[in-house]
Amino acid sequence: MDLKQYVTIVEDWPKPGIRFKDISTIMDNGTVYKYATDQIVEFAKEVGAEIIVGPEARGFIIGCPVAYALEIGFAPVRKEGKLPREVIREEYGLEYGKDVLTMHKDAIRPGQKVLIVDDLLATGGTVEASAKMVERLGGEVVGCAFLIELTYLDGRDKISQFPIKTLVSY
Ligand SMILES: O=P(O)(O)OC[C@H]1O[C@H](OP(=O)(O)OP(=O)(O)O)[C@H](O)[C@@H]1O
Ligand SMILES: Nc1ncnc2[nH]cnc12
Repeated sequence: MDLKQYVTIVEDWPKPGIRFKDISTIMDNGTVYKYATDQIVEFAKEVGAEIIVGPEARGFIIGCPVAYALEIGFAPVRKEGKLPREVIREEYGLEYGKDVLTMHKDAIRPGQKVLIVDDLLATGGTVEASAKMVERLGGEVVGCAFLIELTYLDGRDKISQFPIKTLVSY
């Protein structure tokens, strides 16, 4: 299946000059959504993931079905002020702004093998901040998986120490 034909490109959103890659046209088609999820599930098995970590909000959409399929847990990375218990935080930049990400302090067990899953790798700021928090909590990042990679932003340079899986490239 050519997943690229299901990605919708929206010009000048959320800011002028950004070509937004919209995955809602993958998710709203059950066959396509399952096909994309299954490929990340296979990668998660290869790298021996014991828990999935996914950043808000689109990382939940892709990461949760992977965790469900493997009967493993899912730990959310959330924007500041959203998680109710004690958190650790990392500042990060992305293609169209900057922000703060957080994780619960007890989200990951020491030594636990973590696959970070998100819809899209752009500058790599989000996944880099997520990986830093996983490592600060004592987890081992065994890979990072994305539906889409924007290769022209060189995000993979920020996570070159980890195995990387992407399904569609621009
Ligand atoms: O590689 P980066 O430059 O960090 O960009 C990629 C991130 O940007 C988007 O999330 P966004 O922060 O827009 O949040 P959303 O999923 O809540 O829309 C996307 O879902 C990734 O998480
Ligand atoms: N161009 C883009 N399209 C969709 N999500 C993004 N996140 C960061 N850059 C993006």
